[in-house]
Amino acid sequence: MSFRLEPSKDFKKPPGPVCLIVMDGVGIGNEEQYNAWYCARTPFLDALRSGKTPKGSVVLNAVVDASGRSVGLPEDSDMGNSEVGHNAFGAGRIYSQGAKLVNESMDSKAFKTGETWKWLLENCKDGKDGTLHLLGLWSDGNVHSHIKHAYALLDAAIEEGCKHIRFHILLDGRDVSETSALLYVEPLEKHLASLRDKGIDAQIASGGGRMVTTMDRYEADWRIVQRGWLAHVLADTESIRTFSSASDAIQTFRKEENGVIDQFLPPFIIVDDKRNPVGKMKDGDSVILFNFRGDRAIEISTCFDAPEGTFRHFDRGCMPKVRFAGMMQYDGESKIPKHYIVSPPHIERTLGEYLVHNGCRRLSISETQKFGHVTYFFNGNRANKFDEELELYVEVPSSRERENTRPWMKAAEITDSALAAIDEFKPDFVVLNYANGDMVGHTGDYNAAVIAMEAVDVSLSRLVNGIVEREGIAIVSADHGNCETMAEIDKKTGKPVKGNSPQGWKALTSHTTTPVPVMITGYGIDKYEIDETVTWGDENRKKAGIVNVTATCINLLGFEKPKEWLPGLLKAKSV
Ligand SMILES: O=C(O)[C@H](O)COP(=O)(O)O
Ligand SMILES: [Mn+2]
Ligand SMILES: [Mn+2]
Repeated sequence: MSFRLEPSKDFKKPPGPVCLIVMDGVGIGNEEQYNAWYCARTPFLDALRSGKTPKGSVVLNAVVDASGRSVGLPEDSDMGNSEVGHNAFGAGRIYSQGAKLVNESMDSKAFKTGETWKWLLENCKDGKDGTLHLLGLWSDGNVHSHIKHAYALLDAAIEEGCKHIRFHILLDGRDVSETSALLYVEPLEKHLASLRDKGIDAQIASGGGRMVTTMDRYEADWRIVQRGWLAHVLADTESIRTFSSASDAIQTFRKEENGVIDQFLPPFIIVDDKRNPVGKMKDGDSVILFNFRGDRAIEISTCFDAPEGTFRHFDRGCMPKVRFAGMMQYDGESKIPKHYIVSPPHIERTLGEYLVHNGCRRLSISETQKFGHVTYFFNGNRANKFDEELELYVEVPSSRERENTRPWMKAAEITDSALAAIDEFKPDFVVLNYANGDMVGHTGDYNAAVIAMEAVDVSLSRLVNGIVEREGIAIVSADHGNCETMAEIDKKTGKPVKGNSPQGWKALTSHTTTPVPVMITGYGIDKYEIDETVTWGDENRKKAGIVNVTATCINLLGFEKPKEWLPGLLKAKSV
């Protein structure tokens, strides 16, 4: 099938670039005190929402879905996330996402007939005494992983006669309630104890909070991955603290550091009565990383897969010869990891690919924490460029400090670099991500989240005005909600749940199912209007989704949308 796009009958390309600006984690929530956007002073965003920029340009406004089935997740109650959001922005149609594909494989047990499963289990059954290690994010957040998948793997391994099993659990508090670790860990400890009673040697061996242990992304800080390696693989009790159980570790850390939330709990190793680690990995073991999402799984996968002499990020020490597989292949193009249990969605014919085939220049830009979102996720989970000449990918280095201590993050620097790159590289299309609403939202720090939104507003006003001055078009949207809901809300009363935050509520650190804005302004926009009949496919809800933004971009670039994409949000005004 050709990539050639037909010129549009209704839309005309502006002289300047068409720019998709993603405010990460900024939904349109309730007008309440826990909504950091609503409570922040954001005069520019207010103007966009009211239909005119402060300089008088027309703004077209829509509110669209960014969660559940509209982005390929199993249920409408599933909150959105950056992977599915940027996949949707990039692909223009809805793909069954990792969460859904893994659910199906686990439910039907289809994975048990796959080569990878058999290869892993060879080490651990029929007289071989290799241990099966299950490593991953231990919650039901369903963004990176789900405990039900790990339980399914455990059951399947036992069914096949595997006798030695170890869990290496990363504590969440980011996609689920901020101090919920024990809700997931205690049942696991009980279950493993009951297995031990039946003669199966199953235990938790190590763990740690996900933001300081193992789950770094986009190479922001390899020390995080190294800590995980020391805890899970080498069981290095010199550098990592030891405990008799995971729940003991969690409770002790909480006592020692008042107010610490799960994502930041330090790494730990479980030891036996003689103070020996119970789950140090050894030659002939097998390891499964049961996270299905790639961004925070790629680095640790590389640690297992990279041959001797090719790995330069830290000293892997005396590395055991293990068989390693991921739940999915996280980057199909770079083949990371080499072995995987469930095949990932094959996302193709994305906006990025169409652009280069039609001679359009593209700029992707963000700071480190979201850099892969506008490249890897936007390109359908492939990190490499489609075309070296036509594409420019700019990463502004993120700070390694906690985001609530500097909620402005790199918004100003991203804006500077974007405007400079627009002038020098002259892109036809730009995709840019401001990380603030999301990254600060995840800390649960409400006051910082308010400042985050104010920082986004100031940068946005400079960027959007700059785009309009250059006779381009700005499409300002978001990939999912987060900072518009900074408190856990009681489903029955609709009010915040009481808790320990300075505001008196229980902080909400996760994303939400809140719809997001689409605000379009710039060259020639007054000739178009929102097509209210456009939806993402669910007739009952009669709402469009972020997936409809892709065709909007290609239309504004003067092309008819490709057949396989869902329709764009705009139509020419009838005269
Ligand atoms: O990885 C994270 O930081 C969170 O689990 C999800 O946030 P993101 O989907 O916005 O990256
Ligand atoms: Mn996001
Ligand atoms: Mn997020």
